[in-house]
Amino acid sequence: MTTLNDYFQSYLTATSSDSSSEKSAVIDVINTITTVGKEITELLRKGALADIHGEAGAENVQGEQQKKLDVIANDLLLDALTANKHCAGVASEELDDATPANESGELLVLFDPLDGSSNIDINMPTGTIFSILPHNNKGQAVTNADFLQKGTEQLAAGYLLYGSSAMLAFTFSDALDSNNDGVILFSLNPTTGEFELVKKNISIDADTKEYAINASNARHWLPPMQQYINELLAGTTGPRGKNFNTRWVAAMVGDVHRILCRGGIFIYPKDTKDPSKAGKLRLMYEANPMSLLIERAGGASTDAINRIMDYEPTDIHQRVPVVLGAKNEVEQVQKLHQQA
Ligand SMILES: O=P(O)(O)OC[C@H]1O[C@](O)(COP(=O)(O)O)[C@@H](O)[C@@H]1O
Ligand SMILES: [Mg+2]
Ligand SMILES: [Mg+2]
Repeated sequence: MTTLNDYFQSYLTATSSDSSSEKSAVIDVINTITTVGKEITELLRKGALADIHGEAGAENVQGEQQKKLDVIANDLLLDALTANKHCAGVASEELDDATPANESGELLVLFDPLDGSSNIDINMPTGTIFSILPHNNKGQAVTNADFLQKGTEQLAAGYLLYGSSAMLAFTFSDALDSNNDGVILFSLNPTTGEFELVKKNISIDADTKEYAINASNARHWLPPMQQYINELLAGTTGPRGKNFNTRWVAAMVGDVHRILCRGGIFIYPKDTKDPSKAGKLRLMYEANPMSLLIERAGGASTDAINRIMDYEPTDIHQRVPVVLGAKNEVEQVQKLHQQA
């Protein structure tokens, strides 16, 4: 049995001295996030018996009604991370602007404190998604502009999944992954309170028969996306020549976790419902961190045409269409969009 602490110790031992301080800073930040993840797990276990269900009575910067647990999870992460000496500042899906932390900190942390908010009150899977970037203006108080870095600049990213068990998945950037472990999965042992290693080097098959999309929006999708899904629905009678199955957790963290476990494609496409929104999901708190995990596991992540991690962000709350998972399916979506 390898605990998260054991794993981090061996990771640091395998690390050359030139990058060891950056690596130990990243590890320290992940440890802070996982400590908060355990607190959120406890709250969710109490469920209706804790005061975590229902609306908080406020709207966030995204124009969405906040749930009580959105606010609680956000505050827990904010408090813990701003107290971490390596953290120069945080940006959260729930907060209008970046929050400065420690001026000597070398890292920026971005998070979706509670992903899948509509699942909270019905005891279904939720999660916390995080992304860690370098603070390139070290010594200066952070501004929103410091966070506007491409997904390819991420030093590490991951999520906590609060499902029937609590799990942690993360990956370092290629440059920081001295053990070549790729995407790593841990499970929280409820008896010891420790995360224990389940799997390293998670790999996503290039092909799949399983897709995730909220089909209630079908009439608003662009024609190539409608064509793609219609071809999947036609099964053995259509051009794809095989039957596909649908799964939709309504929490991206759950859908991405399923893809890491058994493959598939996840889509939250561009639609014409609200022309002011390019997509539903947030580039900095959802799309970029999940893209790093998916690509490091051998999958692909695009907006239907372009790679997500190549986006030059213009706003910390920017939204993007997302098509990620099994490489050959993502390519098929790209092909249909390029032909249109
Ligand atoms: O309710 P819909 O439209 O199916 O959207 C579900 C999607 O919205 C999200 O819940 C957005 O996340 P938040 O709960 O953090 O706002 C994704 O996790 C999920 O994939
Ligand atoms: Mg979310
Ligand atoms: Mg959220």
